[in-house]
Amino acid sequence: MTTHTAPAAPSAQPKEAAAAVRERLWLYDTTLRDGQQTQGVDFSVDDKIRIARALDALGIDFIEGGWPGANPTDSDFFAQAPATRARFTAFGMTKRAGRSAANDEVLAEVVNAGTQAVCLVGKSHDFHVEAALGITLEENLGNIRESIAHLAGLGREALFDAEHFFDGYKANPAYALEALRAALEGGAGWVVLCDTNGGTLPAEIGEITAAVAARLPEARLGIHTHNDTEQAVAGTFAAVEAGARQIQGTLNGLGERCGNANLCSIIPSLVLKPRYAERFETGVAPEKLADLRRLSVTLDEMLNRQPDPHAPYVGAAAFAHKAGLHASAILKDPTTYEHVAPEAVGNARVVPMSNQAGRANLMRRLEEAGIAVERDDPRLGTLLMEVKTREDQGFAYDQADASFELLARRHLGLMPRFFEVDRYRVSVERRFDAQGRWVTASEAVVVVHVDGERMISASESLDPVSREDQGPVNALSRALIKDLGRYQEHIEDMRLVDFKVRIHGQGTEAVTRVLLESRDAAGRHWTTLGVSANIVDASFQALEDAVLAKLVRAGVRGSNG
Ligand SMILES: CC(=O)SCCNC(=O)CCNC(=O)[C@H](O)C(C)(C)COP(=O)(O)OP(=O)(O)OC[C@H]1O[C@@H](n2cnc3c(N)ncnc32)[C@H](O)[C@@H]1OP(=O)(O)O
Ligand SMILES: CC(=O)C(=O)O
Repeated sequence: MTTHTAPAAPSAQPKEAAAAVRERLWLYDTTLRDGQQTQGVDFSVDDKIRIARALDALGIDFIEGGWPGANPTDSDFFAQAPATRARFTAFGMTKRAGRSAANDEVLAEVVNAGTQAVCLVGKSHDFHVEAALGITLEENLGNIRESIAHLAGLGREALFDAEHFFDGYKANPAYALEALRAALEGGAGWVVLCDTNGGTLPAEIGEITAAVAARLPEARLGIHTHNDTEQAVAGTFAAVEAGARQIQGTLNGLGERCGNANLCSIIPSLVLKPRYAERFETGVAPEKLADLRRLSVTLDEMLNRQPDPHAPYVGAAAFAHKAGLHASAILKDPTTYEHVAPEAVGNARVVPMSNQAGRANLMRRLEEAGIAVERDDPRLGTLLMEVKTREDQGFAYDQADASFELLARRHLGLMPRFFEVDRYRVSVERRFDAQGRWVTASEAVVVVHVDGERMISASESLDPVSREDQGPVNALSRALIKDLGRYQEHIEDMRLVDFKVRIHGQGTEAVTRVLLESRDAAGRHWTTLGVSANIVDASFQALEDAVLAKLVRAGVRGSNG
């Protein structure tokens, strides 16, 4: 079996050759500033500290921490900023007209954060100078020049974010270039071309960046794109091809409106793709890249957001091989359907079971579940057929690893006998409680047989502490796991952590598919599913599978040995 081509890592090349050919590309993270401008995102100071440390460990060159003075969180964060190897950067705007840079109170707060680097946003589109600032074009150039000179005079590394640069260049190229010149005259170390509204296409970004690089050969150019045409990453690479040497972006593409260029997509391409790895060196060492998926997921968890499974490189499905043809080839040689090795970014290959699967997927999934079957076992064919038939009825085994394992065990006669459900009942009631509040509450009764003994458990849906209604599925779940006799000790620590409902099919043919995610105290998680025309029944199937999977995976022996 061949393996993925190794990236052109610094250690993989003779030192002299690498130094001679590779140019430095600088990575500038603005998750803590532009990322904070995402609707629904609100970092605490502690969140910011954790993210800054993680970015530093990854090898990011500049960490933009926020706008000191703009809100208490950002001010507190800069006051408690962690020590970083990366250049810690405060963000602000150029001074207002009619006062000196030293007397501008907004700029003073930014400067007083005491960071080594400061990035100021300023206008480079003539329309914005007149419409948004209401000052003359000359006044704006003076504000840029003086603000940057003020920073440089204080010994800070000054960066200039040229807001609306691409739109400005299209409308009035001479003025857009004048804005950059003003920043360079003030002493800017970097001028960053911003596609603030995110509407510039990658080819235009490439052409305009090349034109700027030709007109201002002395300038160190950066690129800052937004994702409003879903091309922020492509625009970033177009700028790099044309001469930009600093990339601004965010983790998971957080950012104003549709987000910024996603560093979780950009960094792996820079490190793993020979086109970039051979030409450029970044601060991210290839071995550090293996932390990327964890960083991406941790950020989502911190923000209570569902990770995007289809995110390139770091998504849970980025290396999922569902189709039978793909899975069959992948098992022979992973490079047949993978552009890079999943481990390079800390991800893992998944070969799910579904109606697109063939024997190769099936073998792989059985292996993962610890079920040994000979490749020519005739039961594999019938199991595959059963999966496909059930998927046609609405089951989705590629999303429910544990239910697939139980189905396979039942089919192969490998399922321990733990308990049998005799019946269950749920009732939902709307009533006044003892305090005279109008509440909804459900009650559930589950009857099971364990080792020949009939056990009846009842539960209600009101949370025992808050007395809030948690719904009929919760009542059912509590009743099912309340007393399973000798199995009880093995299921005490399981919790339902996610519950998803989908309608499969249309009209009278429609059925409800329920997906349940469970976790236990050891941090194991597993997904089960149920399908029925009745949502409660579909939920009960998924609940029963969740308990059975927990017992199977804990290696508990059933009554059949
Ligand atoms: C493209 C970007 O994403 S840049 C980053 C944008 N980020 C943010 O705006 C988040 C943080 N911002 C804030 O907390 C506030 O806007 C503050 C504290 C900076 C300013 O608050 P306020 O003084 O109340 O002003 P307000 O937000 O209403 O309006 C912005 C002001 O800045 C002025 N301004 C905007 N850009 C610039 C600039 N580059 N240079 C100088 N002044 C500017 C505007 O003209 C406006 O002034 P006006 O009210 O006199 O017309
Ligand atoms: C500076 C910035 O965030 C922008 O222009 O989009």
